Amino acid sequence: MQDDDKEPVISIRDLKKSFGALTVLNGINIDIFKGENIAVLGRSGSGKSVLIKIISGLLKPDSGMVKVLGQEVDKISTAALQQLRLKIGFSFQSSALYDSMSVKENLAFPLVRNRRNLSSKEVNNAIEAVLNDVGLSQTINQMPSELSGGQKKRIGIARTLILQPEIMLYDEPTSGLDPITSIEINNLILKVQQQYNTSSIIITHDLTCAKATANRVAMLLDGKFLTTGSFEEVFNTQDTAVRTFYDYNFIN
Ligand SMILES: Nc1ncnc2c1ncn2[C@@H]1O[C@H](COP(=O)(O)OP(=O)(O)OP(=O)(O)O)[C@@H](O)[C@H]1O
Repeated sequence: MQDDDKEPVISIRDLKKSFGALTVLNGINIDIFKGENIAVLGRSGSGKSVLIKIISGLLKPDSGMVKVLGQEVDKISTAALQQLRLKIGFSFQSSALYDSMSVKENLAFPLVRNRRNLSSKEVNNAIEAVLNDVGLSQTINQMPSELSGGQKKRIGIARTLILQPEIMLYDEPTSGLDPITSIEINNLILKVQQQYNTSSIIITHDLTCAKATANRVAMLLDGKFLTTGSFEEVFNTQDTAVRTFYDYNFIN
């Protein structure tokens, strides 16, 4: 392993964030390495989305260090942050497709905007390649309204992959999907990790998703990572807070 590979892709130290009197993050520490998938688990409102918004520079931390690909996201210029964001794929809970654009136009949009030097043939080739990767080549001329929930998620992921990101942030990738479609999305997350060699944070309530996709799991409670480790390490614990989350999520 080269020294470069040992440098974390994301490094967070003592990160704190409050909104008025509400303390959401209260000392987050974690290193995420190249090619690693981390699932962040936590109850609703525990700050999971705030965490990935801070990582992608959409929100500023109150204190602490957040380094992404070697740069402190809250300390760099707006231009540098824009460049950095191109290396971060954000898969939104809602898929966030443009309803008035076809699948092809949705996929072309980030490329045409951010890679102005590409010919239309190169854009078309990139669209075909990424659609093939997510297994939806046949939808190229369809409108988002004609797609199922799972297909929308896949196209949303394809739209971030088309810029060849180094980091993927998935916000509740399986929410609202049936179990079979959820398994397909889990498999796609694993495929993306292997094929694109991305480092990913997967925010989820879905323990099956965490178990299937993550190399490590981090449990967010009271603004801190209560525990991190493999899925088995985190859940083979007698810690009441972790067990409550685990039992609740399997019952429901
Ligand atoms: N911009 C904001 N201004 C004020 N409060 C905010 C803001 N963003 C988030 N919060 C608050 O921070 C807390 C954590 O929100 P967050 O969206 O990170 O939760 P979450 O863990 O992602 O929850 P869920 O699983 O329900 O999506 C919530 O109480 C929320 O109301």
